[in-house]
Amino acid sequence: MSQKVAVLGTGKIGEALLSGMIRGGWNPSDLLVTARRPERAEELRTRYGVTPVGNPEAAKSADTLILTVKPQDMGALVEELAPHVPADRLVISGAAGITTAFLEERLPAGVPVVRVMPNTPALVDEAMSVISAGSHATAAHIETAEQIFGSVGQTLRVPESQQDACTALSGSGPAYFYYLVEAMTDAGILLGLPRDKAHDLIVQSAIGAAVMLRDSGEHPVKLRENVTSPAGTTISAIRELENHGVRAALIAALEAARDRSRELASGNGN
Ligand SMILES: NC(=O)C1=CN([C@@H]2O[C@H](COP(=O)(O)OP(=O)(O)OC[C@H]3O[C@@H](n4cnc5c(N)ncnc54)[C@H](OP(=O)(O)O)[C@@H]3O)[C@@H](O)[C@H]2O)C=CC1
Ligand SMILES: O=C(O)[C@@H]1CCC=N1
Repeated sequence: MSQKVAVLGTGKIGEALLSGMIRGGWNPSDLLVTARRPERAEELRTRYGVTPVGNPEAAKSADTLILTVKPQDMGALVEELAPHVPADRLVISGAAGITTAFLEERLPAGVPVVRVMPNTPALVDEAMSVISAGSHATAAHIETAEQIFGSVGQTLRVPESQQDACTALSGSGPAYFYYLVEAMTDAGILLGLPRDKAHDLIVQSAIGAAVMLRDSGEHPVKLRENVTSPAGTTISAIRELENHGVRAALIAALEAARDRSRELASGNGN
């Protein structure tokens, strides 16, 4: 018998996951979705051939529930779901900050919970998803989460104590690279290049650098040294990055993201 999976709160990350699961071979007839707005539910049905249902029906019908609402909406969603979740359902949360304990306290006793932090490159099957087991989750539950999130990229098991740090690094990580590309494109314009050419130069440089980071087996320091010629252009730029404290800014930025993830643990966003 095929396993049914429901994505509850199918927004940006839920849709990225759903689309990747279908590309990865999941049958749309085994996938249920929930949405707050009827027009959004209809959009998902038309686009993917999946079945929109209400949250209680998803809890009753699917073997695995993937919760992808905002942390601030998680309390209300779980309150609505809890009376309908049988003890053998696997509940996977993809929300920043929300702990497995938060969900276990609100779901019927013994329901297995797994916490996952994916990222938006799920849309191109290049996600990084970090996975942690709650107190009732078995190896089989973790494998189910790996199978689902493995259909949109790489997965890594981490202790839950590292989830907030991983959220800062890989959950939010793509945004930092987009921010850099945006800033470097502005620099290209300052240097007199048309915006579209500056954009193309930076994007291809980013792709080349990313593939080398992944495939060359070299340390990032070595890769940077290979670009940095004596008395050349790159060291002039690096000196300015150091003068402006870019390394320290990145460390502080990721620390702030980690702290915000911890704050979101309460589920009310305050
Ligand atoms: N965006 C990202 O890069 C990543 C996000 N995440 C996590 O994923 C979660 C969602 O983020 P994101 O996709 O960006 O946010 P979105 O707002 O795009 O998605 C959340 C969706 O949940 C819907 N929703 C809210 N409450 C309910 C409910 N009770 N029943 C059904 N649907 C509901 C919202 O409806 P409506 O449209 O009406 O508001 C919305 O469509 C967050 O917890 C975030 O921490 C994790 C990794 C990366
Ligand atoms: O910004 C956020 O809170 C979410 C979680 C990780 C990426 N986006």
